[in-house]
Amino acid sequence: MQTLQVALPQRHYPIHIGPGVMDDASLLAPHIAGRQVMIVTNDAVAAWYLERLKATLAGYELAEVVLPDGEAAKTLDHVELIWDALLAAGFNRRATLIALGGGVVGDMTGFAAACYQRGVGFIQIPTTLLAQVDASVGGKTGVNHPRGKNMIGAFHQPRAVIVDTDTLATLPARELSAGLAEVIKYGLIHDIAFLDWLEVNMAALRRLETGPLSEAIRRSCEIKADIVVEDETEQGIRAHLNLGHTFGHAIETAMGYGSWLHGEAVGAGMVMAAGLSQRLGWIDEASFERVERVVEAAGLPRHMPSAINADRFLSLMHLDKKVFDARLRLILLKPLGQACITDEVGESAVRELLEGWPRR
Ligand SMILES: NC(=O)c1ccc[n+]([C@@H]2O[C@H](COP(=O)([O-])OP(=O)(O)OC[C@H]3O[C@@H](n4cnc5c(N)ncnc54)[C@H](O)[C@@H]3O)[C@@H](O)[C@H]2O)c1
Ligand SMILES: O=C(O)C(=O)C[C@@H](O)[C@H](O)[C@H](O)COP(=O)(O)O
Ligand SMILES: [Zn+2]
Repeated sequence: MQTLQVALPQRHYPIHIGPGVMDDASLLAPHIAGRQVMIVTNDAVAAWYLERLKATLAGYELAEVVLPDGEAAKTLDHVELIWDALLAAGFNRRATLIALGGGVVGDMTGFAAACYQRGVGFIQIPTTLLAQVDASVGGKTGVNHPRGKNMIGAFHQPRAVIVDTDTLATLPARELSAGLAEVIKYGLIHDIAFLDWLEVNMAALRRLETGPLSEAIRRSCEIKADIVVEDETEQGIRAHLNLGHTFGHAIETAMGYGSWLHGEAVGAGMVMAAGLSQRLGWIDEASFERVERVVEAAGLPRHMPSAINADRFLSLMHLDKKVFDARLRLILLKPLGQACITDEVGESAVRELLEGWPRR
């Protein structure tokens, strides 16, 4: 097992990474305030892991909420179900919520915890690669709105993150690829040596080889933790973690949540951001082609959906939470391996990119 710390100024919490860590009650116990524990999961993950986690938590006053699966279920209605269940169980301010699942379950559980009786503790047990390397760390919680992605939410940090790498054995290959998008993101924005390493190890990662997989998770969590510690509430550098997301969230919203996975939309969005960076002369053609190749090697799309025309795409991009004073603020590469945030890119340049971009 490896342990990292997210050392925020006011409080810090561990990320424990390793096989079987979900079965170790001693890793959970220090982060459970009272006796009341509610496990929040979805029907797909429950079938694999709920009984196992309940066995680890034997002795606590346990309750559970099993939500429907999928991005389309990341709604306020489903968070209300969690609050209903907490009240029905008589859970108080010392209750602890545990998110068992991917980023959808994690984001909703965190938001439910942020609001219940004005804030109770929660623990993340992420079971997708995407949630293990990104969504479970850093305290962004919330739900989608039909008009825009993650529009309702709060910052609420977990008490601990328990990354059981064994859970990836049951993850569908498409979901593994989606998680690799966020892993690639860390190389692109922050660590060119990690990008080099990913290019060499991509096939091994897709084969679920344990050594490379643990290293990819560890390094991703380390980079994310460092950025979150520097800028918890995204006043500055944390926005770099949004590379590809202004494009990606527009795709997810336009296509109806769930038809494109978040990681797929981010994969395509990162290639689009690289394309724009190249047009501005901030990265060269060879660097752009590296981004294309690594995204494709992860099994991710680089095209945009043919169903979205440039007008609709641009209007969805303007819903992005980084937009101020009606100006797009984009995360671009300058150079490869370093991100920058800019509001200097005119709408006409983005439109030109969108109009010329390969569609499918
Ligand atoms: N809070 C953050 O910082 C942050 C960061 C990145 C993404 N997100 C959010 O996370 C969400 C995407 O997360 P995701 O990719 O984990 O999607 P997800 O939560 O929908 O999980 C993907 C699929 O895998 C299934 N699954 C989960 N674990 C499994 C396992 N071990 N074995 C078999 N099946 C399993 C799920 O039931 C689901 O069908 C998006 O809503 C995105 O906005 C949040
Ligand atoms: O943690 C962050 O900060 C991120 O931006 C990580 C992203 O991968 C993640 O998808 C996040 O939920 C996007 O946040 P949003 O504020 O753009 O909705
Ligand atoms: Zn993301």
